[in-house]
Amino acid sequence: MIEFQGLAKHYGEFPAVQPLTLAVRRGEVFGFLGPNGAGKTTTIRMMMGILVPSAGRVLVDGLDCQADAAEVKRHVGYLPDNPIFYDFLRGREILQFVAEMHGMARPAAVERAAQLLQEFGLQDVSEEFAVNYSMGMKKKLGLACALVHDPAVLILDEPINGLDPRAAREVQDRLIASAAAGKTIFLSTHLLDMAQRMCNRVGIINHGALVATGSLDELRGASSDNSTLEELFLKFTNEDSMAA
Ligand SMILES: Nc1ncnc2c1ncn2[C@@H]1O[C@H](COP(=O)(O)OP(=O)(O)OP(=O)(O)O)[C@@H](O)[C@H]1O
Repeated sequence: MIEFQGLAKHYGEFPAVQPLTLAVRRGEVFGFLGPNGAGKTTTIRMMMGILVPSAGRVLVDGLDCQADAAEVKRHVGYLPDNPIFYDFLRGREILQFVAEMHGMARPAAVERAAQLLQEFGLQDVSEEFAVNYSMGMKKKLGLACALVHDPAVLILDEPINGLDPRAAREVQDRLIASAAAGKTIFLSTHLLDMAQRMCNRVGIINHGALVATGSLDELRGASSDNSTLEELFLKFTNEDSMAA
């Protein structure tokens, strides 16, 4: 469960995220959508305690993402928009390192790393330096790192971007299955087909403000049309983007 309570961020006078109030339920895949520069990454960085909010707060499982940042990390798996790895560690070593950072003993960490390498199809490159991985491989390794400690909540910044179609579908299926098993997933993306397929609800943010929230049917509103998420996104972000 994630609760945003008037969460806001200003860079100087610039309102990057305007007071955001929203609840994401357990077992839900929630898509956080918005044009470039809308405030998605800023919001996610506040959720991870990387940025200090200008106002409000965000809670994960009742824990304040600022005040209880260390404890929050036990509950959360995080995939940054551009995962960066130590250039002197191999893929397998990175996973083991992250597992041990989460308190696993060495044998359990070795086993968990092997399991995730297999699951993400990275066994053949497990002994390569991760810094040399392709973008898609880095994304898969980053996802594996996010999942290492089997967290209750996943916060994923562009989890599918850069993956080939088969890998993209496999990751989507895995995330859908995780949510069905009770995990809460909050993801940002520009891939609206993917969001339409896998998200129970979405929130659309534009110029830092949440302009729409709901399921696809709720966003379609009273009109009984069959608008796609892409069409709704363009509608909800139209005026402002024209003015920008
Ligand atoms: N450190 C910073 N200082 C000043 N402005 C910033 C800073 N970081 C982000 N911004 C601005 O805040 C706004 C929101 O940026 P953010 O990265 O959150 O957008 P985003 O929705 O993740 O965009 P994208 O889809 O392009 O990744 C943008 O206008 C950006 O230029």
